[in-house]
Amino acid sequence: MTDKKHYIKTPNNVPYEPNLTEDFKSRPKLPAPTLTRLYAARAVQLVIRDGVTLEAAFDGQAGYSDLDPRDRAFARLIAATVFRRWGQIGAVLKPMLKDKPPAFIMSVLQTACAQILFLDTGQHAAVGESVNVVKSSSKTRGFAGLVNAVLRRVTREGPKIAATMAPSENFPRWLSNSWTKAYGRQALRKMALQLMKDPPLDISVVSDTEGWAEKLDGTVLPTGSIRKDRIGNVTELPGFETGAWWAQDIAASLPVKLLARALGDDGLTGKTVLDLCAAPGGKTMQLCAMGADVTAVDKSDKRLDRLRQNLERTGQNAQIVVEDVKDFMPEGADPDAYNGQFDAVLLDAPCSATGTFRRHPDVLFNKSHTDIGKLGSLQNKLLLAAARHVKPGGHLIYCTCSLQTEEGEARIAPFLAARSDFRLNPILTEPDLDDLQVVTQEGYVRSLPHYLLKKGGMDGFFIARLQRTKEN
Ligand SMILES: C[S@@+](CC[C@H](N)C(=O)[O-])C[C@H]1O[C@@H](n2cnc3c(N)ncnc32)[C@H](O)[C@@H]1O
Repeated sequence: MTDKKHYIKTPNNVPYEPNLTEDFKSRPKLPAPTLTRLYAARAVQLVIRDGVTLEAAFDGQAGYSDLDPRDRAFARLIAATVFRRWGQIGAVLKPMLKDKPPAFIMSVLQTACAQILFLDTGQHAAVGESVNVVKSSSKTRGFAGLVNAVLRRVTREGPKIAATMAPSENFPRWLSNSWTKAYGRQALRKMALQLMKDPPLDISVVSDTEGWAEKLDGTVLPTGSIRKDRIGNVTELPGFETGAWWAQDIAASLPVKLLARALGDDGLTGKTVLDLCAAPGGKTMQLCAMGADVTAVDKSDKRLDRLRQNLERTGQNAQIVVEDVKDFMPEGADPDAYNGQFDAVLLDAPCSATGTFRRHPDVLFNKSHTDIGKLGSLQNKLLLAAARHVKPGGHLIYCTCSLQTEEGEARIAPFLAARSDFRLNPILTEPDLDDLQVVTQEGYVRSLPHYLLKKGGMDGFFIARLQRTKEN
C-alpha cells in the first residue's frame, strides 16, 4: 500500500475548462512525436466522454489524417492499449494521485502508462512527450509538474503494481459481472487473457481458399476462413487491391454459411436474399460470392459507401437501399397485400459489439448497462420488421456480435411469441462447427473470444436460424 504522503497533488487554481469540441477544430503545430501522443490522449478522452468508437474519435480530430501512417498506427496502438489495460493502468495511477485530475490530464497519464508499462517504446520518450503534450497548451501547462512527477513514479513502481492485477480487472465491472453470470468464472478469465493479446487477421475469399492461403502465408480454419497470425497492413497484402478477399472474423463469417446450409443442395445460388443492416458489407460480399441475388439495406449512407467500395473492389453486385429497416418495403410492393417476397432475410442487428473487444477494445468503454436495454428493444423491433419480408417457407437469420445474452438468446422467445408462423430451425453440429464448439444445446451458435484458443481465438457472436412455416 502506498502511504498517503506519497500522493502527488493536483495543482490548485489551474484555469482548465476542457472544451474538446473547440480544441479538436484546429491542428496544433507540434512535432510528430508529441502530436501522436496528443491525438491518442484526446481519442481516449472522447471515447469515454461521448461514447464514440475509437475510430470516430481519431477521425474527428482535425489534422489526424495528415499524420504519417506510421504515427497514426502508433497513436491507435497507444489508445487501444489503454482500453486493453484499463484496470491495470487505473490501479497504477490511483495511489499516486491525491485528487482526480481533469479528464484530459487523466487521458494523458493513461496513454503514458500504456507506453511505459505495456509498449515497446522508450520510457524516457513516453514521459518526455507526455509532458510536452501538457505544456503545449496554456490551458494545461499548469499540470506539467504533476504529469512529470506521476510518470516518473510510474516508471519505478508501476510494473510491480500492474503485475498484481488479475487480467479480468481490465474489464469494466458491469461487463465482467454479466459475463460471469452467463458463462462462468473460468470463461471470464480466459476471455480476459484474449483482451491483452493482438488478434489475428481472418480473411474470407471469393474463391480458391487453398491457393490464397498459400499466397497469403495463412492457414485454413475449419469453416474455410484463412487466418494470418497478425493483422499488419491489410491493404498491402496480395489480392486486396484486386478484390480476391476481404477481412472478416471467422465468427462473422458463420451466419451466411449457416444460412446456405439451411437452403439445401444449391445453397444460396439464385436465391433472393435481403441483407438488413448490411454496411460495411462483410456478409453482403459473402452472399454475393455464393451466388445470391442480394438486396442490401442500411440506414447509414456513409457506411454504405464502404459497402459500395467493397463490392466494387471484389467485383460483385447487389441492390443497395439507404433506408431504416423499420420502414423498408421492396420497390413496387403493396404494403397492404405484402406477404414477404425473399427466400431468406439476414438481420445483423446493431448491438453493443462487445464480442469484438479483441479488435476494438474501446467497445468495453463506450456503452453502459442502460444501452443494452435500449438495444434489446430496438432488436425486437428490427426482428419483427425483418420477418415481414420472409416468404412462406423462407429463412431468417438473426445475429449480433455481442456477448450480452440480452442481445442474443433473450431476443428469440419474444419474437417467436409474436410470430407464431416462425419456428427455430436448430443449427446442427457438423464436423467443422464441432471443431469450434460453438453450437449450443438449443441449436444456436454462441461463440466466445477464447474459443479456437490455440489458433488465436474468435469474436463473440450469437446466431439464431429461424424459418417461416409454408402455410399462410
Ligand atoms: C453490425 S453492423 C452490420 C455489419 C454488416 N452486416 C457486415 O457484415 O459488414 C450494424 C449496421 O446496422 C445499421 N443500422 C442500425 N440501425 C439501423 C436501422 N434501424 N435500419 C437500418 N440500418 C440500421 C448500422 O448503420 C450498421 O451499419
